[in-house]
This record gives sequence, C-alpha cells and structure tokens, in this order.
Amino acid sequence: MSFNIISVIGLGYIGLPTAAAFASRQQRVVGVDVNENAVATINRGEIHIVEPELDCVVKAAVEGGWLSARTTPVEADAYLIAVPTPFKGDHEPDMAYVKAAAEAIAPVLKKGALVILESTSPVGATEQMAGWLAALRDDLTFPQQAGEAADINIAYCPERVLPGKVMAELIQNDRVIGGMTPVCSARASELYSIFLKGECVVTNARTAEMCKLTENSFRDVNIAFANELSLICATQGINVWELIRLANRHPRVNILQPGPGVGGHCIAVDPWFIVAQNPQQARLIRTARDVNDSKPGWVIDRVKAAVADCLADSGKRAEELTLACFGLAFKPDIDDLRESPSMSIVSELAQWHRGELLAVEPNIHTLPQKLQGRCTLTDVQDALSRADILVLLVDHCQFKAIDGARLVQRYIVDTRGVWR
Ligand SMILES: NC(=O)c1ccc[n+]([C@@H]2O[C@H](COP(=O)([O-])OP(=O)(O)OC[C@H]3O[C@@H](n4cnc5c(N)ncnc54)[C@H](O)[C@@H]3O)[C@@H](O)[C@H]2O)c1
Ligand SMILES: CC(=O)N[C@@H]1[C@@H](OP(=O)(O)OP(=O)(O)OC[C@H]2O[C@@H](n3ccc(=O)[nH]c3=O)[C@H](O)[C@@H]2O)O[C@H](CO)[C@@H](O)[C@@H]1O
Repeated sequence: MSFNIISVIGLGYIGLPTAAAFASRQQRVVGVDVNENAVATINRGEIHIVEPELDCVVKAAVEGGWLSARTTPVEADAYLIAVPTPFKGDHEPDMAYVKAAAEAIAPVLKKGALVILESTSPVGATEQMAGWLAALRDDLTFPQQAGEAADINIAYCPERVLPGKVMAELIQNDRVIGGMTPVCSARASELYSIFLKGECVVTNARTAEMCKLTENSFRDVNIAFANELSLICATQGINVWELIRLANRHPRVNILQPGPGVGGHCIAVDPWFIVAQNPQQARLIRTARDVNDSKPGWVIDRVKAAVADCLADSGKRAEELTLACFGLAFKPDIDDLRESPSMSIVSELAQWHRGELLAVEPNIHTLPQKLQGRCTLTDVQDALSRADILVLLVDHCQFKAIDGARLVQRYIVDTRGVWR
C-alpha cells in the first residue's frame, strides 16, 4: 500500500530535510510547524535554516507542488514527528513537544495510518506516545493493545544525520527501524525506502530509542577523552594535537579532537537521557558530560592568562586591550549556535573583559540577542588587524585559511589546534 500523503510534524533541521527528501521523490508532503514564520518561508520555496543543498531541494519541491507547509495537521497516511526533545530541570528529558505533536495529530488520525517518532527520545517514549494517542482516540486500536492487528502502526526511527552533511547522509545512512510490532516495522521500512539508499535495519522500539542515545553517548565519551588529554597535556607542556596524531598511528587507536567543549542539540543533550533513567549505572557517561561541560571554563581561564601576559608585556591598561573571538557556532561551517560552548565562552568574556570584545562568525549576519551591545560582530580582517589577543573557538574554513604570517608573535588561545 503506498502513501498518498506524508506529513512531517516539525520542520526544523531534521523535519525539513526529511520532508524535502520525500517530496523530491514525487511524494505529496504536508509539513506542519507551529512556527508561522518557518511555514511562510517554506511556502515561498525558501528555507529558514542553513544546511548545504537543502535550499535547492526545498525550492524544487515547493515549486513542483510536492511540498507545502501549514500550522495545523491534516489527514495523512504517514506522520513523522521531528519536534525538539531538549532537557529540563536537572537534565530530565522534556517530552512536552512530542506530547503536543501527538495531541495535534490525534484528531486527524485515520485507520491504517503510520506514526513514526524521529525525535531523539528516552527509552519507553514510543510506548508513551502510543498511550497519548490511544487516550484521545478510543475509536481506533493501537499496537500496545491490539498487536499486529492495530488500526494505527507506530515506530521509533531515529535520525543520525550529521549537520552540514544532512542531504547526503539522509539518503545514504542505514536507518534503525524500531516498530512496536513487526507489521509497524515493515510499514516504516516501506516508507523510508522511498528515498533511502542505505539499509533499513529492523529492531523493536525500545532498542531503537537506546541505539540513538548510545551513538551520541559513544561520541561524547570519546570527545571527553580527548578533552581530558588536552588538560593533561597543558600541564605537562605537550602539544595535544601532535600527541593525538602520533597515538592515532597505532592501528587500533583513533582518538577524537579536543575543543572548547561539546555543543549542539544532540551530543551535549542525549547522554543525559541515559543518565536520567539509569543514574546508578551510567557513571562513565555522566563523567564524560561533566568533563565536556567543564571545558569552556578551562578555556576562559586560558584567555584570562593570555590577557594577563599581554598586559604585562605591553604595558597597556585592561580597557585598552581588544580581544577577538573567532567562531560562535557549535562546530565548523554551520550557523547553528544552539548549546554552543563558544557562545557561553564569549558571553562570559563579555562580562569579564574591560576592553573591546570582537566576535567573528562568518555564518551569521546579526549577533544573537544575548550578545547584542556586549560585543561587536566583525570580519576576519578587521579582527586580525585590531585585536591584541586572538581566541580561536571554531575551526571554520575561513579561519583555517588565515595566512600564518598574520599570526606570528600574537597572543593566541587556539582551542582547535588549527593555528599551531
Ligand atoms: N539537528 C540534528 O542534527 C539532529 C540529528 C538527529 C536527531 N535530532 C533530533 O531531532 C529532533 C528535532 O531536532 P531539530 O534539530 O530538527 O529541531 P529544530 O528545533 O530545528 O526543529 C523542530 C521544529 O519543530 C517545531 N515544533 C515544535 N513543536 C511543534 C509542534 N507541537 N508541532 C509542530 N511543530 C513543532 C519547531 O517550531 C521547530 O521548527 C530532536 O529530537 C533532535 O534531538 C536532531
Ligand atoms: C554519533 C554522532 O556522530 N552523532 C552526530 C551528532 O552530530 P553533531 O553535529 O552534534 O556532532 P559533532 O560533529 O560530533 O559535534 C558535536 C560537538 O562536539 C565537538 N567535537 C566533535 C568532534 C571532536 O573530535 N571534537 C569535538 O570537540 C564539536 O565541535 C561540537 O561542539 O549528533 C547528531 C544529532 O543526534 C547526529 O545525528 C550525528 O550523527
């Protein structure tokens, strides 16, 4: 049975590329988002986020009549929910957006529909979502009670695309399919095979939920190892990037890179979902979070030390020193500032520094509100010519391309090891 209408709920960094991928295969896609501005932008064939190649695919999909956006759900054959799942309070998963999305689609659910949760979620979330839907539609049967014969099929299918490479990875990555029943998995696999070149790997919903959290926790733990090495190396007077390069010559060693901390919507968040559900067992995962979360504070201390050195050498007053921070995004060559360690470092420096503070971020046009009036957004050349101290926070291509001659005899704090 084919899918006449596919509806994607939540048109952000995950939902919009997914909606566009289906639409590019001549599937009728109705995207739903509570953000009216996002809906209007998409309906003009434009995009409200930065992701390479997404703009052309969305433009073609909208102009071809395959993709449209709206603020309220419609009757569809398949729903994919890709709304935020942040944490709240003491790092507890916040499922309020998923609940709101489920409540929004419940009235328009029809017999035979497939509901897929794509949002990164704690173990048990899919069963919980099925419960929310069932509570609102007692005229339909759901997999929890009716098993294979349910009116509605439900699956958890996590997304694992890398921001910056979403359009390629969306198609090529293998996809974990966690149906609440084998029929649910088969139906979800059928849906993704519309655009997927990778394999659909079938499991149950709870394993699929844990699989997503495991992938990001694995990366977080490995980055924490690199970050811990950077602290040890600083104490021992060893260049950590050279050390890692050498150690990685071992055939079974592959250490990741230290940085100013771990940011983004995922790796700094998802491991907490495991910790919240398993506080006794998840000791290493929790420690990795603590190591990575403490790295911005360590970077700030390095900047303060560089300022002290510069003051002592130059004889200038603190008010006369200009500090330039290169990069606000959470990783290279994207515009996403969410959970960015660079943002928290620059915010704190803005409070502490008495002289001028410059921020260079080639991927944005205006400073986020939090920094407005507290620092000046400028370009690479201006920052290089005016700043006394250079702080490299993100390895954007523009920063890697800076002529080494312009960095000689400067006060530099390089958190990414690209100006060595
Ligand atoms: N961004 C990534 O790299 C990535 C990768 C894998 C998984 N994920 C997961 O995917 C999910 C979505 O992440 P994202 O980065 O796309 O978030 P996002 O914030 O970019 O997009 C979410 C969208 O959902 C909309 N929304 C919120 N509540 C809604 C509702 N009730 N109905 C309709 N729309 C609603 C928001 O307005 C927003 O446009 C999260 O669970 C995230 O952890 C993200
Ligand atoms: C397992 C995995 O790969 N998951 C990916 C991840 O995507 P991401 O974009 O969030 O991931 P990263 O690129 O790792 O960046 C995170 C932060 O870690 C810093 N970092 C990175 C490498 C390093 O060696 N040293 C560092 O310091 C970097 O600067 C940044 O702040 O989560 C998505 C959502 O779930 C997944 O879909 C996607 O597959």
